Amino acid sequence: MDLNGKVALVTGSAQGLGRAFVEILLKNGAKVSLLDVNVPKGEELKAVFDQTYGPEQTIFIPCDVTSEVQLKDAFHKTKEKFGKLDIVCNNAGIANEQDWEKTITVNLNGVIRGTYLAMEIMKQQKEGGVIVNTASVAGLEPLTLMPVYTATKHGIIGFTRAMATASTICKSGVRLNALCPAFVQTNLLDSVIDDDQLAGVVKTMTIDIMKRIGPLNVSEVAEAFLQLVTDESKNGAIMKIEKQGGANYVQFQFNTELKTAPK
Ligand SMILES: NC(=O)C1=CN([C@@H]2O[C@H](COP(=O)(O)OP(=O)(O)OC[C@H]3O[C@@H](n4cnc5c(N)ncnc54)[C@H](O)[C@@H]3O)[C@@H](O)[C@H]2O)C=CC1
Ligand SMILES: CCCCC/C=C\C=C\C(=O)C/C=C\C/C=C\CCCC(=O)O
Repeated sequence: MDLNGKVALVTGSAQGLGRAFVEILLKNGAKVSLLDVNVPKGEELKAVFDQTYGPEQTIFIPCDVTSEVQLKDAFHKTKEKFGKLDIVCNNAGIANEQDWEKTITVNLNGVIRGTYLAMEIMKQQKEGGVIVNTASVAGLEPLTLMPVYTATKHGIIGFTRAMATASTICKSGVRLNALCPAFVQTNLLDSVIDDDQLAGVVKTMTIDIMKRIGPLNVSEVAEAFLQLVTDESKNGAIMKIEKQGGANYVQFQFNTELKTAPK
């Protein structure tokens, strides 16, 4: 898929991975709608991108993904502004085991609602679209320190795979994938390390693992994200990104048999 002239929307895009995804899309010629709950950071970033790419290439929309009204409104504003919607990355996420219900609402409900809104718009377009949901290696194996975060990321992978299969069967023209990075150097990672409420042997062991593996840079994950967006042959694929092994598609032991449309 050539990204020149394509229209993308990225949630949680004011910093970290979301910001890196926006930048790689802009570099490849796409127009991007930036959604984030952090309004000062989002506006600041929009101003930075205006300098490099021009003010018409981006729009910043203040949006909390846990609000049905705000998310719906942001999707429709994006379509209104740019005329279509080709790429959606449901990326906003938090790691807060104390406020675990909020973690579920942001990480899982936000991704599910964003996927449904994207599907609704994209399936009406002749050229379809692509949805990339940000999961984590914690969606493939437990991150013992953060069981609720782990649950949300497992949920994203199951949801994305089921939706991808349904999309093939219904010939909606929409591809769905999930991205599973290991530890990445962002504020989210630092906030967990600095969280005094999380302490003890499990945290110490997790920090040791992280130091041994070494955290990824956001640019390494953005390159993998770009591969997933542009490769039109991989509907339903789940991509794992590790510091040592790079980006690889996950092979699942059990594959659903419902893959193709009935004859
Ligand atoms: N940093 C890491 O080690 C890894 C992160 N991830 C995932 O990557 C995604 C991005 O995380 P990072 O860039 O690391 O974190 P980050 O904290 O640097 O950035 C997250 C962004 O999401 C925004 N956000 C938070 N709640 C929101 C809400 N309710 N509505 C809209 N925006 C909201 C924040 O304001 C922030 O701009 C998350 O889904 C995270 O779970 C996945 C694997 C590893
Ligand atoms: C306290 C140091 C680590 C803090 C981690 C914070 C955020 C991590 C977010 C992720 O999405 C991490 C992704 C992958 C790690 C997954 C599994 C590693 C296995 C560790 C274990 O055995 O518990």
